Amino acid sequence: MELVSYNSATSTLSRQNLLTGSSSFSKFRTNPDNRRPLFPSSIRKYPLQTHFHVQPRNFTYQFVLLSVRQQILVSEQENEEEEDEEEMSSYSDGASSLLSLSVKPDRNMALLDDYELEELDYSDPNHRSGYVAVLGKPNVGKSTLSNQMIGQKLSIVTDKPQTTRHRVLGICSTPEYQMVLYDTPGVIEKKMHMLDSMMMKNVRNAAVNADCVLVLVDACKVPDKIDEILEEGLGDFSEKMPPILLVLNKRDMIKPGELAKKLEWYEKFTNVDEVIPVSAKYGQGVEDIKNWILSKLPTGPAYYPKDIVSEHPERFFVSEIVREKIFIQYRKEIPYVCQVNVVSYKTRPTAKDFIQVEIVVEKNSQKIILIGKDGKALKVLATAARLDIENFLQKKVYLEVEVKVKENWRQDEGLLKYYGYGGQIKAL
Ligand SMILES: Nc1nc2c(ncn2[C@@H]2O[C@H](COP(=O)(O)OP(=O)(O)OP(=O)(O)O)[C@@H](O)[C@H]2O)c(=O)[nH]1
Repeated sequence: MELVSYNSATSTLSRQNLLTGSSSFSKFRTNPDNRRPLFPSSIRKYPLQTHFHVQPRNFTYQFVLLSVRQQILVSEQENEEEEDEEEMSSYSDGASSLLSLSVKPDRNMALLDDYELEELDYSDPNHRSGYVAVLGKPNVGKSTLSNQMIGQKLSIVTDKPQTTRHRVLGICSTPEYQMVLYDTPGVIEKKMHMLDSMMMKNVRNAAVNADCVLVLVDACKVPDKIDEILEEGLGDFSEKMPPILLVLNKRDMIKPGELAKKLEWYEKFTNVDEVIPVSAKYGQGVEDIKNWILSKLPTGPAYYPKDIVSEHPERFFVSEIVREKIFIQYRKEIPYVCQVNVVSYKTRPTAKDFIQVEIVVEKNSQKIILIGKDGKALKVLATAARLDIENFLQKKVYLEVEVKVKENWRQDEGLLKYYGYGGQIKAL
């Protein structure tokens, strides 16, 4: 296996040029009152269990505790997956815990102390909370809408279809409610690779857990039935169907008369609870969506502390930032054959954080394109990614990018699970 490295820290390319056309990820934790650090280093420094004991009153503990509970729940509910995990562990470095994305945290968390009760708003009987699945075909604007609702960028957005691969869980909280959003990969009918099938399985898991479902359609396209999206997301409809809102997105792109006709069509020919036209890009109609969701969510305490906006670890966002830059910089099939893994993430008290990323492609010819003549293309990519990662983490980092060839990784079930497509990601 060939290996090419590039150290972006020494790059001299100009910041101005590299930022063109890219939008920045922001912090995954809000900090409205500056009470707590945005990125507690302890999240990265300690394994889950150590954390559990060492900092019982720390807010980070709260966040990690939920993850631990979630893991316990997973091990109880997904016994049948244990064999698969064993198989997967042959790929694992054994150092990281896995966090499941397919199980909701338990609402009846029995062991909460007073601090937790207060933090999760257990006291307010009118508080609402729940899970919302965002479904739709590729490129209809699911990630744009999720980012708008959360108020910051968590999912990557590009003009190319099928950019979202993992379910990205975003959390939107106010004192009165908490909406936990699953931004899902676009529903595709033609599954070319095992990667596609595994992504679709994750779409189903998201919808099965949801208290209500948003189905997005593109207002510019000819109206079309949404049965296959629902079937892919909700299975055979035999179970109780959650409330469904049809979101007619990109309303800014069509004339009002045309929009009215499309609204009428969807109201007549789809079996949904309501249709709302929006422009996710410009935030028009987003409040209407929130109000609809709120009317469907059950009363209950928050699932997560109110200043948490995602349960993904930092390394997940680092790999997503690199993937976004690949989508922006390369054409045709290249972005689709790339898998980005953070292989090492070391915080260093007296030096910049060290992050080592590998980009996996399927063929040597793809690697050559990715690297470019004299390594120039990879250099541009790594520098653009580093700038955005630094912006996201709010600190300087030393980023090392490698390109590797793993033939047919998109068909290799063990590898796909190791890369997180089995509904589990590395927790730290
Ligand atoms: N004009 C306009 N463009 C939009 C709107 N919403 C999204 N877009 C654009 O549509 C493209 C796709 O948006 P995404 O949010 O990545 O779509 P997605 O459904 O998450 O895509 P997948 O990852 O393929 O599933 C991007 O170029 C967005 O800027 C909108 O309301 N108006």
